[in-house]
Amino acid sequence: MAATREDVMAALARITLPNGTDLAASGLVRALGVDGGAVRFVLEIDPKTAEAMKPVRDAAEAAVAQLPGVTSVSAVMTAHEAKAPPPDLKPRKAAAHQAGPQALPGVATIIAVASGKGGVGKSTVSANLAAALTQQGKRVGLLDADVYGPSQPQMFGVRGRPASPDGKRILPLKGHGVTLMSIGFMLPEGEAVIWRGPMLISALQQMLLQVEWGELDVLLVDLPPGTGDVPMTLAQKSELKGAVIVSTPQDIALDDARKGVTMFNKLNVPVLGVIENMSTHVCSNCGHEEHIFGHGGAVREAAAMGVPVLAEVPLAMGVRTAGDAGEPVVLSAPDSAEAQAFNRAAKALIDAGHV
Ligand SMILES: Nc1ncnc2c1ncn2[C@@H]1O[C@H](COP(=O)(O)OP(=O)(O)OP(=O)(O)O)[C@@H](O)[C@H]1O
Repeated sequence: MAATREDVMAALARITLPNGTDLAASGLVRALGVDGGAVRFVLEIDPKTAEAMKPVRDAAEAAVAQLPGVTSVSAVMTAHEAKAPPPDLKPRKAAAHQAGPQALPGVATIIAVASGKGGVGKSTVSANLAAALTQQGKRVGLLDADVYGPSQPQMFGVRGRPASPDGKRILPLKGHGVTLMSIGFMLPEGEAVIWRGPMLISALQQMLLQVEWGELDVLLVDLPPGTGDVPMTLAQKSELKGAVIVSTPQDIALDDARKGVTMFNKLNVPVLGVIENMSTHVCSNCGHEEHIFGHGGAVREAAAMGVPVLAEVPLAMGVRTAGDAGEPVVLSAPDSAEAQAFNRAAKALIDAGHV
């Protein structure tokens, strides 16, 4: 059995720092990644304590190495000043932006997950699609660019601040095997983002370009709803393979989805497919099926637009509770109808050669 993040933190809690606190509680452990038997983390220390911390690092590595299932441990000490800035995501002037689409080193494909309207489940779909693609053997990153309501830290149960060894490069976090970056990791909990226009664009570019994504088969980008600056910038500044549009079957959501498709068409970004979310509701007590938001609308709309329907995801309590609990339903209830729907969407993207 592989060790979990909790096992690693429990082992680190047994290590005592020179000042008497335990390492897990000290807040120095950052960017903890557990990938099968490989464990890596960063100790973010004040350089003045570097010598004193070396034995702590060695003890931490030794303690984690002893956990059952752990095959390798890498603990890296960062050495920036105690007051060194966190990753520099401050808004910059638009003039500083680089022109033209850029490839991300090591990232084979970038796919946006978009919706015309808020609240249709775009973040839930992004999280489950990421988890499903990972389950199907792909190396997946997820950039939560929903600057108005970043929810991926919650959906993956990942907290903390990504480490930045030099104040520029940002080391992403990992959750359920997915490499994760979210504007939510950079903000004090509960704080709203009030950036606008050029600031948003700058934040997005920095998250794309400064994060060390590593080798990925696909980077999914969970966009904010609508057709604002962020989707436009992503389409213009990155080599975007295409967009997946999420909609409920409701007419109003479909109207907005159509606007999203029109925007991507104008930007010459192919729409790879539509996911109809909150499709049929099956009563968990009696099995009765209801179409709370209507039925088949997204399928009709997709046919009219000439794009495939990747999946119809039922409206199911388990989808929400799994998201709230920090483990996408694809992982927490893999046999459920809703998990199967997400798996079908992931497979459709792979079969079509998009990932
Ligand atoms: N298929 C589903 N069944 C049940 N609940 C769902 C389903 N999809 C999403 N939800 C729930 O609906 C709410 C909104 O979902 P989510 O945050 O993913 O939407 P969103 O489109 O990303 O919203 P926004 O971009 O406006 O923040 C969440 O509470 C989520 O758990």
